[in-house]
Amino acid sequence: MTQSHDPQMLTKAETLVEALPYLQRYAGRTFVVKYGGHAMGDPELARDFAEDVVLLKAVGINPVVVHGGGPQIGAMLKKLGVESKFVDGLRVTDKATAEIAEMVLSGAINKELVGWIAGAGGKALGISGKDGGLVIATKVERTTKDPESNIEQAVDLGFVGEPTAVDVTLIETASAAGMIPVIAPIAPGVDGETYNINADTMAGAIAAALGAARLFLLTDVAGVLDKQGNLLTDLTPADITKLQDDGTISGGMIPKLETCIHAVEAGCEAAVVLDGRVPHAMLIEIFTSRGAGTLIRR
Ligand SMILES: Nc1ncnc2c1ncn2[C@@H]1O[C@H](COP(=O)(O)OP(=O)(O)O)[C@@H](O)[C@H]1O
Ligand SMILES: CC(=O)N[C@@H](CCC(=O)OP(=O)(O)O)C(=O)O
Repeated sequence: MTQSHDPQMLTKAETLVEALPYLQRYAGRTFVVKYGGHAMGDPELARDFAEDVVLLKAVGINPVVVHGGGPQIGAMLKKLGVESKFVDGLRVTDKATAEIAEMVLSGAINKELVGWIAGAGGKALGISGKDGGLVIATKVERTTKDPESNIEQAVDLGFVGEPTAVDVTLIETASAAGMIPVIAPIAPGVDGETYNINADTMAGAIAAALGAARLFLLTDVAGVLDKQGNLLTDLTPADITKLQDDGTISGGMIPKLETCIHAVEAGCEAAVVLDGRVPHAMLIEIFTSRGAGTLIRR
């Protein structure tokens, strides 16, 4: 008896075969994925994202998720009548704001993501930088130029921190036990206070400490674009400095790419800025020769 030939099945098989060298290359390696607050608003994308992460784990890669939640913190602050101000993309965080940020990030969002991953058949461990001595944060110092006098002045961002010590024992233990760590960007300082950390910065520090094969930053653009709006597929830290100097990159893309530079200079093999609005963008980037987004390496 002959079987009828289904061209769609063949395409699917070819896609799996195309993935083989990547599966072999990345088995046993660690990928850190930063999942931003904007992408979480769409349940379909959240489900796709959870499936991607569970698929990575199923094929022997160790995914570590660091999530944001800026829009959700903003919405909660608004509900409670607390005003929010940003300096260089960082939320000025007083004591009340730090409490709300922790509640939204470590509570609501973290557990929602754990739920999505469970729904996709994975075992997620929801933690923050506070758990297992994962991160110690140091207060971020910033200065701004006074427009009238042109003199640099210190601005107090309150409880905004950056990771200055990372102990990856808990992440590695959980990963080895078959779990997917899901990390909220909140950490204690040596002073025992709670610090609010930009999620990109948190992901970069964790990727560097883990010596991750990749740091994926999922965002709301196709990747880093040139002045004509074309996608730049490969960048080095030197290229990024040029793009910053000639004004090609601005706004939130500046701290994002600074995070990428820091991560690749401190032990992560490469960082990728990727379009989180595209379903399964991560799988396309990892398992096909086409790639997606912008790859940053030394
Ligand atoms: N050259 C550039 N290429 C792509 N995006 C850029 C560029 N310059 C500035 N941006 C801005 O950076 C934004 C991404 O940073 P951000 O809003 O902080 O992302 P997220 O909230 O996902 O962390 C883009 O939406 C875009 O508006
Ligand atoms: C200090 C600081 O700005 N912290 C961020 C933490 C969340 C975050 O970074 O979330 P996204 O990735 O969704 O923007 C904040 O309070 O919004």
